[in-house]
Amino acid sequence: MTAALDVTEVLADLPDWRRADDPRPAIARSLRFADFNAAFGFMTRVALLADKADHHPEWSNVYNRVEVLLTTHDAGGVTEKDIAMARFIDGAVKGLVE
Ligand SMILES: C[C@H](O)[C@H](O)[C@H]1CNC2=NC(N)=NC(=O)C2=N1
Repeated sequence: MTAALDVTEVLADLPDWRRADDPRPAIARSLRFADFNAAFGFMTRVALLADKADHHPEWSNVYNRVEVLLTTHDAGGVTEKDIAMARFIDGAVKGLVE
């Protein structure tokens, strides 16, 4: 069981992320892409990683916008798995989002 981390410390290294507006310890990022195609292409890339990592985001998509929330259900908080996925997302969207 991976240990839950201190969200404040996690966010110190993830400047594009914020504490999620959620009763659980979680981090969030709002993404706006050029269009739906770009947004869904991003979601497809993350989905493939999520399935491979067995670690899945909680997210929503409206046209060119994607809201992402990361937390580890098994740990009841934010873990290294969430940090790794956040870093993957940051890399995947570089140059693609406003
Ligand atoms: C059995 C358990 O649901 C699986 O090991 C995975 C699936 N994807 C998951 N995703 C997230 N965010 N947290 C989990 O604890 C998690 N567990």
